[in-house]
Amino acid sequence: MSEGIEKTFIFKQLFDSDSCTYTYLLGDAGKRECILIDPVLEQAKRDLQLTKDLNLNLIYAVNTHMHADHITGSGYLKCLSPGCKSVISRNSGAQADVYIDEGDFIAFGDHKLKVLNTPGHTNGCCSFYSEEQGIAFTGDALLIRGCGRTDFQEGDPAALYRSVHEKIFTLPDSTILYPAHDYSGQTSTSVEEEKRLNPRLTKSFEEFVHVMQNLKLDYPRYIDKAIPANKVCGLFDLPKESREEKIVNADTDAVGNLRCTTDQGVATNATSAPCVQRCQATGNRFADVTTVPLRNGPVLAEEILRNCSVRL
Ligand SMILES: N[C@@H](CCC(=O)N[C@@H](CSS)C(=O)NCC(=O)O)C(=O)O
Repeated sequence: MSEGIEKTFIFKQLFDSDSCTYTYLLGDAGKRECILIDPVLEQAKRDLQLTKDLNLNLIYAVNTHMHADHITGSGYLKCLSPGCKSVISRNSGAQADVYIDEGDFIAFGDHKLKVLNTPGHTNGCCSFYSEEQGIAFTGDALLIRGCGRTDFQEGDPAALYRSVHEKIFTLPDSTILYPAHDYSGQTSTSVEEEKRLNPRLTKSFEEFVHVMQNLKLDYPRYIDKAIPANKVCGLFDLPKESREEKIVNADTDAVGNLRCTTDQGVATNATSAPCVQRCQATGNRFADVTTVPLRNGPVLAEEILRNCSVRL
């Protein structure tokens, strides 16, 4: 790795104290691109402001999995920062702009993360590894001296044991691990530490399964609203200001697709999947508009201008 590339790597660890979630901002100072891993809805504005302070363009809001304890910030970030795409594992069953799977790379500028499928807490759990930096983001698969629970959302202790032992513990011992949560104030660990000290993952396979089947934890407080919202990567139940966008202009492009500009300066194409999905999620009549033949474009645009406020 050249010294130049090393120096362009930006890394910030952010925290949401309500859900004890870590969000990670990774960026390339040269190419000015960045990603957020596991953004939280309530912190989306904070996180986006940090990308702006650092003069970075947010290209991806990446989810390690479909969370059950908080709503992802990826939907709101897409509204606040057009151009940002939501990312989640194909195995998660959630909707997103970009689906990832084992061996894929998430690239930002000259940097990249390798996707490792690490199911067990949920089917779609992924970890992300940067060989260049010697770091990995383990989501809820491996926590510091702990691991994700396996008692709901297709949780499977046997799968989790294999994921940790075969995908995470086979990374170099020096790899620094960053989890999606910590409940005791710690910030990172390493492969070497967890192989030696993790009270659950140092057990035999059989003991681990037994421990995980008898944790008897309370369900997360926000599970009932978090899972439905995260199935669409946070594209509903958004904060009020993001739902009050009004169309101020609408026209058609060369092939007849409807384009709308809203009072927040957001250009949306009514034929794009996220827009249709947002509209369908809110039951807005604008949901009916999927394609607009060119000859009908101006008429329909006028009607939309008269009648519609897109409720994102
Ligand atoms: N008290 C929190 C939820 C805590 C919790 O269940 N954390 C999950 C990860 S988020 S689904 C977990 O896997 N914990 C592992 C453990 O051993 O505690 C709330 O109410 O939100």
